[in-house]
Amino acid sequence: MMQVLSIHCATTKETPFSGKLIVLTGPSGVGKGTLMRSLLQRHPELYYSVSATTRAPRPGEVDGTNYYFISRSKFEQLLAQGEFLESAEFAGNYYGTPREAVLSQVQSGKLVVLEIELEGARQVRASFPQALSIFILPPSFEELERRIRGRGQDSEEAIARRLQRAKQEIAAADEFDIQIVNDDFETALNAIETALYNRE
Ligand SMILES: Nc1ncnc2c1ncn2[C@@H]1O[C@H](COP(=O)(O)OP(=O)(O)OP(=O)(O)O)[C@@H](O)[C@H]1O
Ligand SMILES: Nc1nc2c(ncn2[C@@H]2O[C@H](COP(=O)(O)O)[C@@H](O)[C@H]2O)c(=O)[nH]1
Repeated sequence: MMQVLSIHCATTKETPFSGKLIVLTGPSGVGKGTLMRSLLQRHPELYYSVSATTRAPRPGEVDGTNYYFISRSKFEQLLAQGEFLESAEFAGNYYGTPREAVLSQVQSGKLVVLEIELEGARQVRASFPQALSIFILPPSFEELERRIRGRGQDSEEAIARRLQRAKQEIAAADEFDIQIVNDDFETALNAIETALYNRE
């Protein structure tokens, strides 16, 4: 039995539809992407929204799979055309959720998951109050730093920006419906599953 309420969009901007939207947020490096990948393996019925970003691809990242990697001018053009459901600047780059893909998937009855940072998550909550929002917390700030460094994919400057931002993000955890600490990975993954599917 799903816990997530159907969305009957009441905002003036959006077309009315029914469906289910999940927002997974939390500081950079907390493990959202890793949790998301495991969740998708266990639940291929979920629709993962691929975001657009102006960030350069990391080694191994594939355009159209991890992100749509686009230029700043293209991003600004799409933003001006209203093509993003939400968007934010994060650590010097733009990120945005493609509107049409998400709305059509929700409309067709899919459970759609967005993995996004705080400002975008707030925008989605404002537009879709019935979305289920999950905030992933690290067991400690020191462990968060270890994970970002251990990933080995960000410059010192990018790490510093992300850690600075993480403090603001963690302070906002209570704004969201559910808080899950990603200490033991399996425990955190099971907690997300429980939130989505109300399993014992
Ligand atoms: N429970 C865990 N215990 C230890 N390490 C973990 C755990 N969960 C994730 N990690 C590791 O932490 C690092 C960061 O994880 P990940 O890239 O998924 O974070 P993220 O929140 O998606 O970051 P970003 O928002 O910047 O994309 C990875 O190396 C991942 O393997
Ligand atoms: N507001 C949005 N945030 C997004 C989106 N896609 C990803 N993100 C978040 O950005 C940071 C940095 O990601 P990284 O891949 O550069 O490490 C992280 O918190 C992501 O969750 C989006 O479409 N909108």
